Amino acid sequence: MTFAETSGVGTAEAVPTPVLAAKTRGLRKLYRNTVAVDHVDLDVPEGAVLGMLGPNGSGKTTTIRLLLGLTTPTSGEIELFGARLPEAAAAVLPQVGALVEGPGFHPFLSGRDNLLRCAAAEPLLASKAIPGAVDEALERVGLADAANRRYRGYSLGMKQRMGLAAALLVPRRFVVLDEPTNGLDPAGTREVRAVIADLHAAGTTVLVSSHLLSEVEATCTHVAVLHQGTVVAQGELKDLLEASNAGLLVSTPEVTAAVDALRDNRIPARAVPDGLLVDLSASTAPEVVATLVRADVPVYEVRRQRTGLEDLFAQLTETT
Ligand SMILES: Nc1ncnc2c1ncn2[C@@H]1O[C@H](COP(=O)(O)OP(=O)(O)OP(=O)(O)O)[C@@H](O)[C@H]1O
Repeated sequence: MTFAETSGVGTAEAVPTPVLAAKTRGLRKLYRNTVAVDHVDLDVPEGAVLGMLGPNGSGKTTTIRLLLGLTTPTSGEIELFGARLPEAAAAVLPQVGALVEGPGFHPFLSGRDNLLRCAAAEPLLASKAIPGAVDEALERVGLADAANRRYRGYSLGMKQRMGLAAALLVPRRFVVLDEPTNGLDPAGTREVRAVIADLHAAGTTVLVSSHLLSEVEATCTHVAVLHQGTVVAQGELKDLLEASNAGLLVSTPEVTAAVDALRDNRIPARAVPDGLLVDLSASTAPEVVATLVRADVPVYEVRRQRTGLEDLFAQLTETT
């Protein structure tokens, strides 16, 4: 049933298309002879926390830099909130907060003074609101106590937090974080996760790149997997995990009889420590259960094997 049918509005208004915070089509970036990204069609739905995953050199940072207008595409289209870059850059980029590699902070200024300089360059921040915004951002990333120390003496983790604080100086519609937990200890990592969760709860769209698959699984609603400069899978995390689940675990004391009965019906299965693992690529869970019941095999438990994002990631990126 469509939106139009359920709401009673005319079909002319039809099904609502989801608003995209960011959209790219046919994005390509060449550095001399190196193809950094190619054919990148990325959708970042508004309100999502999208994890961008990919091995080293797969094009994550290049895609992020293109989205932020920090580099120009060789070809292809980029839209932020429906507005085309580079034409709409001045209008939309102030609504986008970013943590990207190598933020340019001044080594001899304190953390607070650096952020005061960043805040002064924010078009959406009134002068009188600057000191409060800086203190709030420092507090949010756990740097309030070190705010008056020189940036030069900060640890890698503290420098990373400074970048995050700069991204959070004003309320943003869209926050883009390139490897935000790089250099952070477990406590810092938890704090970054909490910041992402707060942003998500406030309705902010977040794009976060990470090589920590478990982290993406824990913090993201959506995922895009990059491999050799192109997007090889994207969508809601739960859908991608579902699609990667090809196995059914069956618990039974009669493993041999069960495997034989399934193989007689051309359903591949093999014994595993807790029973048998059935390959679902050519059948469905109800068919498997019905086959076993017809063969008088006692079935104690049936559950889907969860492969986890790590397995999905390996499946998608190990084929070259
Ligand atoms: N400024 C540049 N000049 C030349 N080549 C570049 C430049 N930036 C990126 N590349 C190349 O483009 C490809 C994609 O790099 P990119 O940094 O986007 O990948 P990544 O997925 O972010 O990698 P990592 O996880 O290692 O940061 C790589 O082959 C890289 O060497």
